[in-house]
Amino acid sequence: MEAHAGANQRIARISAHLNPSNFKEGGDVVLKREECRAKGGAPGFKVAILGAAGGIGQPLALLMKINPLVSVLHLYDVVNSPGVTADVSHMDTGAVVRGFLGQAQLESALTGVDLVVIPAGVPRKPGMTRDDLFKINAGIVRTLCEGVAKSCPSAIVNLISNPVNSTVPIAAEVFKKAGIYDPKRLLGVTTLDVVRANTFVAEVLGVDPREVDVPVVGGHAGVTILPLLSQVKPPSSFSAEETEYLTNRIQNGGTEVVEAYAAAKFANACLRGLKGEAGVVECAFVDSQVTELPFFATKVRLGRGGAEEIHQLGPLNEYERIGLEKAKRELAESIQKGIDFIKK
Ligand SMILES: NC(=O)C1=CN([C@@H]2O[C@H](COP(=O)(O)OP(=O)(O)OC[C@H]3O[C@@H](n4cnc5c(N)ncnc54)[C@H](O)[C@@H]3O)[C@@H](O)[C@H]2O)C=CC1
Ligand SMILES: O=C([O-])CC(=O)C(=O)O
Repeated sequence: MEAHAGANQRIARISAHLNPSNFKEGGDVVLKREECRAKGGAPGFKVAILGAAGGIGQPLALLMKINPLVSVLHLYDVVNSPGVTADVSHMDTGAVVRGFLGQAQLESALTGVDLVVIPAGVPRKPGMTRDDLFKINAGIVRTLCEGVAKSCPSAIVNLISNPVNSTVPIAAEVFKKAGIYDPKRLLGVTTLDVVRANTFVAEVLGVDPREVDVPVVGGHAGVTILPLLSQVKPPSSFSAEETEYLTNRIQNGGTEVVEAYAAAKFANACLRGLKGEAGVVECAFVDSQVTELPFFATKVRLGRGGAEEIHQLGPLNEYERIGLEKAKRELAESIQKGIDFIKK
């Protein structure tokens, strides 16, 4: 009898967790027993994805569910998160998945979280620039970051929502206002530029992209995306035509295709840093003193505190120096726009 009662309770608890109607009540449906440990027993990090039902959010949720460093995965969105949660939760990997729907559940979605990944907001339609998304996404990012400041102020934040060049400064201002700003813990995700650069350069060189490392600096929009082809590993030289082709293709890759793989790769690097692994280096758009601008993307070393060391630019060739000046002009405006959005 007792064994039956226990089993019934367990079933009731799991059904409650997955029943979409429970998402609407504003209450957190939490499996307490699984609070700290994954079902597989491995201790790991608690990760939240905000915007988890979207084009980036869904595959990202899947990729984080198979990441062995994740023990609890919170999926938050303003629509459709119950279905996405049910779907992802059936995967036979260690992380426990919980879904959260709507503003009333934002606080529960964020409480105790180590890493918050934010792909929430509207994406570009053909013909739009990333800056065209500012009007809608600025407000979304502000609200979500206010939630982070309240519920998990010491979490690492990976900001994906565009325009990254402005949404990172927005997040920084929200965190400053709340008195919790730690520049090391706020990272704009530019990994996709590096992933594309590695792939396109490998195509030109005729090598495996996994052997290629292209630093991409500046920001994450058009001319602010500056691949440093002079610093490619393995050391390679490119003709003027190849340089022009590669730079343009990397800068405009977002009009071809967008992918969650890069977001998952960067989130994984942050978790490896949090765990204390040495030598984790990725490009990211961060609070920076590498140039006169307050934010800039370069390689950063990720550690327990977030972006623990920001790499310098290294030697640039003439083509890259001209590109850098162009990038800085546009970047300065986008950063200021983000700051003004909160300050004015
Ligand atoms: N940094 C990068 O490398 C990349 C950035 N992006 C950006 O990521 C964002 C999302 O792109 P997609 O997933 O393709 O768009 P999508 O429209 O497919 O998904 C966005 C999701 O955000 C949700 N959302 C909207 N308002 C929200 C709020 N207040 N709170 C929580 N969730 C909310 C929507 O319900 C939707 O599920 C866009 O701004 C896009 O430009 C996309 C790809 C790469
Ligand atoms: O280009 C876009 O709209 C999405 C994005 O940031 C990218 O794919 O790099």
